[in-house]
Amino acid sequence: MSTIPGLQGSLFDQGDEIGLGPLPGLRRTVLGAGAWVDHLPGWLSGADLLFERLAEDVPWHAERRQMYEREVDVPRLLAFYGEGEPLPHPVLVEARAALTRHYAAELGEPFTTAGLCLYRDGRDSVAWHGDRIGRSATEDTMVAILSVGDPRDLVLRPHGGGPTLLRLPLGHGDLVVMGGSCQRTMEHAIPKSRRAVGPRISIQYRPRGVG
Ligand SMILES: O=C(O)CCC(=O)C(=O)O
Ligand SMILES: [Fe+2]
Repeated sequence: MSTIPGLQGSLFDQGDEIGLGPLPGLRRTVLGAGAWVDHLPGWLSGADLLFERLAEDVPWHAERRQMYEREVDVPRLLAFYGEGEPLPHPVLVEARAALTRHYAAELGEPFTTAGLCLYRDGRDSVAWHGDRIGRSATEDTMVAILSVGDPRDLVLRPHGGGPTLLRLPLGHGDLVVMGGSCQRTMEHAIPKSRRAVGPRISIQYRPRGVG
């Protein structure tokens, strides 16, 4: 079982072999305005084991940001791997290659960078935003997210506010891909949770120049 305090092994993921399943099981939800989300629960097996490896091996750092007059901690830990930088586990290289292959025709370019986030507990979160740095501010693109650890909800709503259009619990090897105009016309967030939740790591793959 897990050596990370707080991480509960999933009933569905007792395997200790880290590996990827086939991608054709992805299901697409069209949100409107050219935005869509693909979802494949349990793409990665051995997800609990990968969580432990990444929790220990990745050089996690806290970030600070300016909020009005104060500097505050960003409520999650981060690590970023730019194009060409070695990733912290071979299955992350495999996942990037599989995603690049699967979306080649639709995306027209490879996934290159990997941003990693560690949500230590339900108090860690990310507020409503679009990944709008660089080309994603003006062009359709994709952001693919592989999740390990305890599930946390990813929520999506129209840019600028409005009803929640989609809520997906993501953890234990689940894959989600936000595509089309999603980063411009929609916003996403990982809300804080008042339930007792263990830690989650998300791995976000993006093409070059998309932030
Ligand atoms: O943790 C997640 O799945 C989402 C993270 C995210 O939206 C971001 O880092 O831009
Ligand atoms: Fe994001």
